Amino acid sequence: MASLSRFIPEPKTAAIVGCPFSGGQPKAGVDEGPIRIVEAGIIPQLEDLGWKVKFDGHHEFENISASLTSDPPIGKLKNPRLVSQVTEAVAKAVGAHAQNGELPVTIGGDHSLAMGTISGTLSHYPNACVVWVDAHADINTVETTDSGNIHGMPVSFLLGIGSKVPEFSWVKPLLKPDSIVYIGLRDVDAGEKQILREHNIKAFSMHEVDRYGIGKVVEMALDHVNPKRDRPIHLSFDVDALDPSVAPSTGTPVRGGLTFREGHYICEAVYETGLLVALDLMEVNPSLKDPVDVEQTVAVGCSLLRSALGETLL
Ligand SMILES: NC(=[NH2+])NCCC[C@H](N)C(=O)O
Ligand SMILES: [Mn+2]
Ligand SMILES: [Mn+2]
Repeated sequence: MASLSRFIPEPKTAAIVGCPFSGGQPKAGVDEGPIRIVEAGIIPQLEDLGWKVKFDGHHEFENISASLTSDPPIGKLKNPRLVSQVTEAVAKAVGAHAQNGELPVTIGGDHSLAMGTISGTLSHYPNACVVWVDAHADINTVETTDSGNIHGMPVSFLLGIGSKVPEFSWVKPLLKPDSIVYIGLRDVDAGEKQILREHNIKAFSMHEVDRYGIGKVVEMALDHVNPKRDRPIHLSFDVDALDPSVAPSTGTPVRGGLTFREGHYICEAVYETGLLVALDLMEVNPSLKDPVDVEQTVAVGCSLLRSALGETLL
């Protein structure tokens, strides 16, 4: 595997960024996701794949929440100051790991965290592209969001579309619409569909996965954001991209999702490019289902991470 990860120097080091955070959405428990995934043994599992793994404990966001005496909505946006400060801290952590030549593996927590992870990646790799695997587009703006849950909005902040919220002024619009590609979409709000069209953002929904098969879809997705296969890749994987029969324990499950193999294939194919520089696994919520479903979801989360970091079938 040594030669495969072009941007990460030897010894290949992965830095686990554990983010027990749920403020981007209303359901308790998603903050337990990273704790369960580490408890399930992700660190020795990655070490078995030949990685040096750094982990100095989960992030503690308590001091941020404690410092906010109140955090009233801004427009419809819920917990805006909390989400902004937490994701800014994550951006700094991810950016520092990238700077150190390490591959940050951010485990959520809700998907608002990607505002931080992708900002961190782009601070060190301005030319990076994003592969966003999700049932949802998470591209609502201040104008289009219905729920006000910021986990449904990080992409619009990264692109700099929609009206600006001063509390989020640290987020630089460093992502270009042609530098992100989606795979797995099937629950996209009307306003989001319009944004995707208007900005010409490439998306492969489950319809395309059915039509072309996952192999072709990943190839087309990479051809779009990375035609010469020379740009660093940030893979942001929302576990709800998988079908709820495969990953039941998540806050916004949507039927008709990726199979176990389709999800893993995406991770394997991205790893094979040798261009992966950052990885997110988001929205594992261990409190939503019975223990068997939770264990299954946590185990799938671990195996997606292993696939993205070089586990092969043979
Ligand atoms: N990261 C997620 N699971 N996002 C779900 C977003 C759902 C919906 N589109 C919203 O904006 O509220
Ligand atoms: Mn989602
Ligand atoms: Mn998401």
